[in-house]
Amino acid sequence: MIFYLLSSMASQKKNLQGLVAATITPMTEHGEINLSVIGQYVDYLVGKQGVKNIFVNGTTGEGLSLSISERRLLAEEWVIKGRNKLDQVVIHVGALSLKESQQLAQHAAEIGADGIAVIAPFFLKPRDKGDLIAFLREVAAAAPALPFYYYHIPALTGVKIRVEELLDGIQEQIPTFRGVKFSDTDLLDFGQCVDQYRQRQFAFLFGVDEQLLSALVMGATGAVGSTYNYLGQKTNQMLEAYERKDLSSALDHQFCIQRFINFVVKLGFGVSQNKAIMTLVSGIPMGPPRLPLQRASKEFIDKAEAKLKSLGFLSFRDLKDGNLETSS
Ligand SMILES: CC(=O)N[C@H](C=O)[C@@H](O)[C@H](O)[C@H](O)CO
Ligand SMILES: CC(=O)C(=O)O
Repeated sequence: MIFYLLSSMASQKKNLQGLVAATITPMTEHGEINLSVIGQYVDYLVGKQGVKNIFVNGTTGEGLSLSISERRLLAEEWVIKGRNKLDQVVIHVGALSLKESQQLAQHAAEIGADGIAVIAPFFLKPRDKGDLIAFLREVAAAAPALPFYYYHIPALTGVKIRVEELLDGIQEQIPTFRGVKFSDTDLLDFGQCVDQYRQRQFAFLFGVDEQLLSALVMGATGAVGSTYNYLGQKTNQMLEAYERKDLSSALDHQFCIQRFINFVVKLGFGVSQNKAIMTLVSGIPMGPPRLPLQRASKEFIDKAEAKLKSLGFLSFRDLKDGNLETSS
């Protein structure tokens, strides 16, 4: 009985859908988290990018490089500043320690987040589906009223258990399970998740921004990604074109996004570079990344800026604040 009550509570809010920006964690020049720009950041996402959902403390947010107390402070600030502005705030609570993950899950519930997500523990790893489900179940149980999402990112965790296999029977083990954030290029696995489990109304959130159109064709119900911080508007145009079945425009938008991502990938693209690009495009200072990551180079920033301009992602007006970061 309690089970049904709790899982129906978890489904009150409408499904997570559309674009979800994986938030960057702003830092000061001294490498401390910088909560002071989060209000501005929310307004920027909603007003300039048309993005109304966020995924906090994930890969892009350097979540695993932060202390537990920093993660709590950030989660709280995002929830507070997002109130009445954002549709949903999902907090990534994955950690190597089950205890820490549970504490973060409970905290997310206390502050009124809309959902939690968890990656597979990646140092001492689950050997198989059973191990992974057992871990995820214990985390989810610490926040029994919150929608729970599994965050699949095998290239970073090294845990390659197929999601299609994981979803088989998952709601019996994890009653709050609501979907998956799928950050991998295996469209066979992704497609089979949709094919076999869509009647359960799960959220199938794709996480490879440069390939989103292919995932939409496979049935993605939304997308979580780093580039929606600054290419959200363009990606929304692609979603709208797809929605009205104008595949040729949707493809033009996807190719335009690919031209940018392909360009930066060739220069070396990661969390640091993403931080620098967001500073450039939004004018909000994201600051440096935390070690072991190093700041993006001046050369990278200059080249990315020229490319953004040539593709029309950066207008003269956007540059007026010019918070350009340089390498030290
Ligand atoms: C590894 C990684 O950070 N993946 C992000 C989300 O999962 C994506 O948003 C990528 O940053 C993006 O697709 C560019 O490759
Ligand atoms: C991209 C993404 O979802 C993350 O940064 O966690």
